[in-house]
Amino acid sequence: MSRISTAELGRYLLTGHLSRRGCLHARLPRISPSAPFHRPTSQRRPFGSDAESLETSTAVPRNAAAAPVAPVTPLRKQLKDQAKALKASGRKKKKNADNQTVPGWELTVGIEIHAQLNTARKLFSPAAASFNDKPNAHVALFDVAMPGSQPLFQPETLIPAVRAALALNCAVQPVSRFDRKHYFHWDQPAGYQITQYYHPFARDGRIVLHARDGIAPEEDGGRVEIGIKQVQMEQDTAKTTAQPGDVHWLDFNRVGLPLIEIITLPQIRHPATAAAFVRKVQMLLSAVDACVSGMEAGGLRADVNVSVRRSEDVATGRLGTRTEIKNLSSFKAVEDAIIAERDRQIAVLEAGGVVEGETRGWSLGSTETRRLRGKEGEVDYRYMPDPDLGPVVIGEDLVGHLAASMGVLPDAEIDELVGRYGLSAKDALSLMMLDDGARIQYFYNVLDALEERLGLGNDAASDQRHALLAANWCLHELGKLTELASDLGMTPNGECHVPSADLAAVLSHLHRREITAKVAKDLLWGVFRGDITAGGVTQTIDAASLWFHELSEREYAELADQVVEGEDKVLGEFLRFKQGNAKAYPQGKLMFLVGKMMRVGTEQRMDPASAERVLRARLERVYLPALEAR
Ligand SMILES: Nc1ncnc2c1ncn2[C@@H]1O[C@H](COP(=O)(O)OP(=O)(O)OP(=O)(O)O)[C@@H](O)[C@H]1O
Ligand SMILES: [Mg+2]
Ligand SMILES: [Mg+2]
Repeated sequence: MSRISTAELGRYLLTGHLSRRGCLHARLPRISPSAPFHRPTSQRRPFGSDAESLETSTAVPRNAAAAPVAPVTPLRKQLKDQAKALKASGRKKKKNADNQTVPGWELTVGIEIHAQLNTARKLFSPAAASFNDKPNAHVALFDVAMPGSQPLFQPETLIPAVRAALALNCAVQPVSRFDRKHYFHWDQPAGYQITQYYHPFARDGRIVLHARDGIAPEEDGGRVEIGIKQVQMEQDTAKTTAQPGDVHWLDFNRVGLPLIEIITLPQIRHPATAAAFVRKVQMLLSAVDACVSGMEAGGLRADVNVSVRRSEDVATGRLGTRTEIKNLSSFKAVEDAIIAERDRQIAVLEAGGVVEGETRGWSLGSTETRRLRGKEGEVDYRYMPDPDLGPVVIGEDLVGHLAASMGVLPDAEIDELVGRYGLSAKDALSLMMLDDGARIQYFYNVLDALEERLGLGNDAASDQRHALLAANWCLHELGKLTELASDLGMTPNGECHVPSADLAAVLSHLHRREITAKVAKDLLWGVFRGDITAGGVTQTIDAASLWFHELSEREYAELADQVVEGEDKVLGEFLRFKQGNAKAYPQGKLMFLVGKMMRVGTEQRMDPASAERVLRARLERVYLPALEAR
């Protein structure tokens, strides 16, 4: 426990006030930037420039300071490695898409999602909510349950909370209250968590999921509605990092951060729909800027409650006993853990056993859930109203203002991307999900810069080709970079190692057919690797003579004539199709001839699409009639 000066404590006890509202500033060993304490930069403004720091010492075990810090493997890499290991082991898992139901049984799932609110301060202290500072730098007296310290509700935390509730179609409650939920763990200094349970600030919401959101299509049809029982505000716990030798490092920067817990009704019937639900909640929270980051960066965690019952028991309306799998940190983990737990419960019941109410765990890559402890109930938690906190009163004016100033919600955005720019719903969704929502912002930045370069006005929507081009590159070509180099360095406002202006420069030349796609890809790599300085795309094309001087139609035709010579057998296949003797157009043979043209001609002056067009026309008009006439 941190030491606090007796003068400070004495002042508090005598006057009832903390003269220094600043934070405890603990001296800890220097942590390398790759240490797990460091979280991604958030958009938050720094708080507390005026806050004075209280110097204290923190008892950190000596061996902890000396212990090497385990390198952190990004979640995406962990998932990839896990898939590779499974492939290498030769074990084939049943595809999730084919494993949504079990004949004779019905699955029920209810989900609790914990999301970190996007605020500058903690829920009950003015300490900064910050993720990228050194550990234990933002800890107020109350956060570590210093005797005599009291909660000071920070009203600004209501802004993202109410926005979230509105995005989830909830009724915001004019009066809500805080309760204490007791349990002992080292990451919670007070021995209880302040939460809302009996009187949450929002109730009775719902989310509509469509087929495009990835619900189990055969079972749930095109649309399913999931009810939200309530949304409550509560405190986060301290962050524990395990070190070798049974040592744990604690970072109290996270303790007391405001969370919302979103609790659904037990209305989800399929594993894929559960994952789609969590994905949609993440998108909604990000769209209204309520949440710090998504699952990948640890800003959102899901607990799934799973039960099964026999199909013949459905009519009784009674649900099976639930077990709860805590702390899932990817959409895939949500789906996989539900499938594993459903199958475990069915096996128990089929063997004549009973399902026990339990809290279970799930680790990445596993195929079964494991028991952690018996499920706590309301009695175990000894819920009681927090006597130090008055009711929270939320005025209609605040709700009205936040409702009126909410941004575009995901469904409307997908419709816009599909309708206005011609993206497929799948690509639109991928763009919106990647990089915790920053990739779509990057796309808009690229599109703005591209339209400016191409001189397109507001009617740019009438021609969608440039937007589709930008979307494809922001999704697929940028995606290829991440396969080879792990990090794009994407910031929340949509900038990365490939500045949007530079990608727009590459794409404007490609759109105008001034460079080939191959040159464009090389340029993208050049910018990414830093070989091309910012703003230097066009000069590089000049300097390296990369401009595209395309062959004329006549030159393409001459090349085509050259490559079909001696290819009568191939031409015969086209003739068979023309005469109705083959079902499918021999596209493979066409591409074979195009490939030959590309090899024979000067690659820098050729566009495969033009080569294909001219070749196809000459087949119709020249080669096939000649073959027929023979
Ligand atoms: N029989 C059931 N089968 C599946 N899900 C259920 C069942 N009964 C309740 N649930 C779901 O379990 C969740 C219960 O969450 P809630 O936060 O109310 O309680 P808790 O899990 O005891 O609390 P906590 O985990 O926060 O300590 C809800 O999402 C609810 O829909
Ligand atoms: Mg709960
Ligand atoms: Mg729970």
